Amino acid sequence: MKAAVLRSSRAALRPCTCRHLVGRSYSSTESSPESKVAILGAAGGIGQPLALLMKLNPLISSLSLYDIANTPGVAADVSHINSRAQVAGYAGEEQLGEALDGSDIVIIPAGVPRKPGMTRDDLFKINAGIVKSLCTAIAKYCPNALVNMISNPVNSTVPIAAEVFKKAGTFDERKLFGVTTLDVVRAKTFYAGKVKVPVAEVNVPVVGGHAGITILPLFSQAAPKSSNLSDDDIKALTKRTQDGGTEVVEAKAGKGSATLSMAYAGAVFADACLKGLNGVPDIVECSFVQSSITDLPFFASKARKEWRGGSLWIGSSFRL
Ligand SMILES: NC(=O)C1=CN([C@@H]2O[C@H](COP(=O)(O)OP(=O)(O)OC[C@H]3O[C@@H](n4cnc5c(N)ncnc54)[C@H](O)[C@@H]3O)[C@@H](O)[C@H]2O)C=CC1
Ligand SMILES: O=C([O-])CC(=O)C(=O)O
Repeated sequence: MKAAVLRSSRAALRPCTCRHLVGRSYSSTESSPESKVAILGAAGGIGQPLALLMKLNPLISSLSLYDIANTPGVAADVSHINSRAQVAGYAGEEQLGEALDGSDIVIIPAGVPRKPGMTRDDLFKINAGIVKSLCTAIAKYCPNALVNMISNPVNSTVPIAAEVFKKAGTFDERKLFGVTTLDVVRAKTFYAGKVKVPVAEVNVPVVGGHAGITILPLFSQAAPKSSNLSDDDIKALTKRTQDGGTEVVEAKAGKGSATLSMAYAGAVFADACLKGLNGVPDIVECSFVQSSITDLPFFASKARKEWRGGSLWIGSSFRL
């Protein structure tokens, strides 16, 4: 397939030599380091609003939008926004290498979404193959990138990505994340509504996985604490969080699953990764990572992101 590559017309920022903070290059015209973020599946329901939110992130200097089709239009549109990131659109497999080259973070919302009556596992057949081929290209073109996996079923696509990277000899457990931030976003929203506290002050860890009962919000650890939540209230909040994805799938009635809230959650998680890469201390977000906390090889828990001697270090501060 032949497709156009679109770049915003802004002249490329030239990095200067100030590498004092965390060993990353800085642009002479911007105060933040240079960071390239690639979105694979950028023309989709999640990909488009995620591209918009990433374009607004001042930590990003280069935003690479890849999909099998329609990315030139999305890139042209987003590139007109007067924010820092330079935007390039890539469409078709022959442009995947260029889209990925030099990426610091790759976000993957590529694949099919659910329809009413389906479980996330029903997406496995199609999405496993998509994720496998995209991760094979990541191993080749940007083996050091952090990978933020959104494509479902996250409980399976993350282990698939790990196997692809192991086979390629590039696997680093500290750099592969299943994005479970939407579960946290939902838990915070539902808890704030029930307890009647400002949602901006709320924090709720969500551990386990990203499907049905594997999504385990720890309302016992929610902040600010509430003394008047009954066991039944906690059960109802837990169930609503676990069923949040299905609630949206049913409301959309065949037109897909969560896209806008997922784009927001994906942007929050990517921002945490960028801050971790830039040496900001105490960045903690729950995510589905290779883990030794339980007998399961992968488990979502609080993961700390900080720059330590050239790579991101994930320390688990999980407690029950
Ligand atoms: N982790 C989470 O919390 C959530 C995950 N999801 C998952 O995200 C995925 C995407 O959802 P939507 O954006 O709503 O779907 P969508 O169908 O609107 O968009 C998917 C995009 O992926 C593209 N695509 C397909 N094969 C590709 C390939 N080989 N390379 C690059 N791009 C490719 C399609 O062209 C399309 O533009 C689904 O698997 C969905 O289940 C959705 C919501 C929340
Ligand atoms: O439910 C789905 O299929 C999409 C998803 O993962 C979510 O919204 O949490």
